[in-house]
Amino acid sequence: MEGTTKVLVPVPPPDANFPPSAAPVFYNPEMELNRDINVAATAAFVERLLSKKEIHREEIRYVDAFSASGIRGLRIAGEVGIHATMNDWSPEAFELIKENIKINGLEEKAQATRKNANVLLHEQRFHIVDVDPFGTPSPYLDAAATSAHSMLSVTATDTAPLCGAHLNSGIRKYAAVPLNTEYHSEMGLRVLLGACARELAKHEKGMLPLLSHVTRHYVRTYLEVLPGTRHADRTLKYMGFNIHCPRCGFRGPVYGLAVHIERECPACGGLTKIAGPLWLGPYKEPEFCNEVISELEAHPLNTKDKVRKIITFCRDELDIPMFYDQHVICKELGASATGIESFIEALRASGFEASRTHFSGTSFKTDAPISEIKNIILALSE
Ligand SMILES: C[S@@+](CC[C@H](N)C(=O)[O-])C[C@H]1O[C@@H](n2cnc3c(N)ncnc32)[C@H](O)[C@@H]1O
Ligand SMILES: [Zn+2]
Repeated sequence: MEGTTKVLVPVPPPDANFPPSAAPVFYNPEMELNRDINVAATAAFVERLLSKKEIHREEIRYVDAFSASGIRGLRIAGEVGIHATMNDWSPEAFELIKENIKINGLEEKAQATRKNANVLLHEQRFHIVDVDPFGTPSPYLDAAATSAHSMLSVTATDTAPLCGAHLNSGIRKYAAVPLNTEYHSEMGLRVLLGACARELAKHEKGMLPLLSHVTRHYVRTYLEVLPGTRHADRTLKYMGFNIHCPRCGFRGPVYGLAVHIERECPACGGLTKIAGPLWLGPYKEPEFCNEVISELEAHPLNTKDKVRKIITFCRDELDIPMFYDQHVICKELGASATGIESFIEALRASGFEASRTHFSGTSFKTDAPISEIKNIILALSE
């Protein structure tokens, strides 16, 4: 049982020691938190669609293109009340999805299909397209961008290629050069967002990121799709590169796809490294985060408190590239770390904007230059 949805899943024998991906049909109970966020975020987006008064709830179509047991789509049909198509090319999954639709009495609101996700997404348009595959979504982004009319939700669990740990794999999958730094989780998110922006632009659509979060190996984003060349062109203005100086820790964005980049670090003169093209724009909309938090009250979710905490962090974090890690800078300076809250207070007291982030407990964002950040850390550790 997740939310108010019952789901039959393959139960591994007690002595089995295999990961969910090795089961005949995939089901990972650890992902309940992410599916709870999906219910609240999709519900919030549906309310936005309904407020335009151009469509009725029952007419809104959602596709769970990689459905396995059907759990995502079942929850959307049952707990959000829109029509869901659950697709999986595996015959075992297809049979299980049909059974799960019956068990939940969702025959009117849900349907199962057994196709290659790319075929289905090229054949049919959906208001909301959810791409939650194993590993990388990159082979499906073109079809998903074609199909998505209003919202595109994408999961990536291939964090090593996204974050620069597997450099060449990342370049092949996302046509972007990542950089493995302490802020690799934000780098991965921005590589993924950049890839989505370019795929949507091909289909003359723009995007507005509503909510994005990185929790361990799970990168997830909810993008409002904005049809039209004007939106597509505007979206691409947020693409660019990130320069990073390994010597002093300077980092900074360079906007544009055709750019001239000085190789010298503006802070210390060291040789910088370049990552990109990346999405450099906002990755969440605070108002949408509030709407998701309000939806939590309307849905009986098992992980509600954790969801509220993550979304509140996302809402309140400064939405500029890239975060810093307090402990990394302290170590470099040989300084002792104060509590992250008092450090952020000190940055603010010096006239800078600063916030914690959802990426990690020791991370922070600020518009302070690296030299000022270091001065404040040193002053605090005296
Ligand atoms: C990670 S699981 C999906 C998990 C599911 N979204 C959930 O929340 O539990 C990936 C599923 O995608 C299916 N699959 C993989 N490639 C596919 C493709 N090209 N077309 C359709 N289904 C595919 C697999 O059979 C597998 O069941
Ligand atoms: Zn430098």
